[in-house]
Amino acid sequence: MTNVTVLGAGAWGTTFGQVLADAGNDVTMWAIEPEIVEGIRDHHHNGVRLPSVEQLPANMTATGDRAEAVRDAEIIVVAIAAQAARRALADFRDLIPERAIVVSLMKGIERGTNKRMDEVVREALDLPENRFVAVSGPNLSKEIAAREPSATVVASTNPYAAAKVANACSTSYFHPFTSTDVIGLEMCGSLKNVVALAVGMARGAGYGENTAAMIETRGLAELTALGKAAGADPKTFAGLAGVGDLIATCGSPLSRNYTFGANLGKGLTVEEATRVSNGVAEGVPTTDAVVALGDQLHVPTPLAFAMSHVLHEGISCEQMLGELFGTEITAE
Ligand SMILES: NC(=O)C1=CN([C@@H]2O[C@H](COP(=O)(O)OP(=O)(O)OC[C@H]3O[C@@H](n4cnc5c(N)ncnc54)[C@H](OP(=O)(O)O)[C@@H]3O)[C@@H](O)[C@H]2O)C=CC1
Ligand SMILES: O=C(CO)COP(=O)(O)O
Repeated sequence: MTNVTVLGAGAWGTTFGQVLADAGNDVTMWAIEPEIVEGIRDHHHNGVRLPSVEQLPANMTATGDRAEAVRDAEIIVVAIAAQAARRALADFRDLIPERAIVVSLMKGIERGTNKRMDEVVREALDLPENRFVAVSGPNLSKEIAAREPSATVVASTNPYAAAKVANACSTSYFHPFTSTDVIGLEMCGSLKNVVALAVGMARGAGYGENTAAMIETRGLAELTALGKAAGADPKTFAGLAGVGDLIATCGSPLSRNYTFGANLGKGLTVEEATRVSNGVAEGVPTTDAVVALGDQLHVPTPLAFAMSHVLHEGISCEQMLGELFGTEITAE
């Protein structure tokens, strides 16, 4: 049994907290909103972010106090909206126990710096590489909250840290695999959200399987090229965190990114789609960061580029698809 703290009681943070509790750990959730803290602590329920779970496990509690949240933690899991992570973690910098392992569940690239979440977390907490772990895979929170069978990838350059976290989140319905490719994991999880926006948009506009498959496959090529240039192991892109997560996210209305895109495809503006989104759609701010990262690493990112025109200039789905390939015929 391990003391684990989860920072951020959103849909995935709370679901992962339940996985950790089901695996036998003592879990403390930290959240800012008193309503969420009281709900989890006093009623074992997160009615704001995860209402589908009526009763969270008894070995799961919550606090709004930062120092109390992390004081005894051996593993600290970060599940905060990516663009808010650096600021939120700054308040924990001097509170994290010296030997605690820090795990990121986040899937995004920071706008402005173009940094991955492993970089943001380590910088914000002044954390050595051997205490950082990333978790990413086809993990739609609502399905895992219902304890449907699923798998994920736990990556760290420190195999001991990856094994410790994998053991801590292993249950009969949630199977972790380990990896050493942190960069690959981060790139897959972040970039597939941009692809899901585009697939969702095509679906919302009424297009079928061929169009979805076209965007997914070209999106996979784009995220593989960018990931390789960033230092990822190409094998990661063919695994659960790569093509696996792409399939889950691009194929499900449970995905906030897919749904955001679908709403754009149906004619909603970015503001309207943001208003009705059921949680953070990380692909929206990450799109600009992917374009900037592509420029930085000299890798073409036509899909992210076209999606940035959708988000900033309001171009239609047809125009977005038209921008993907240009007019020149090339080898695949
Ligand atoms: N949902 C899913 O299926 C999966 C999500 N992920 C990733 O996990 C991350 C979190 O997702 P999820 O929990 O679903 O998102 P939600 O939108 O449900 O929750 C976002 C969380 O971020 C917190 N937050 C936002 N801004 C701040 C801030 N300034 N300071 C502190 N906390 C803040 C929110 O707190 P508050 O409630 O107080 O606003 C909330 O806990 C994302 O990067 C997502 O891509 C990964 C795999 C699966
Ligand atoms: O990352 C996810 C599934 O693996 C969740 O996707 P959304 O953030 O789009 O809901």
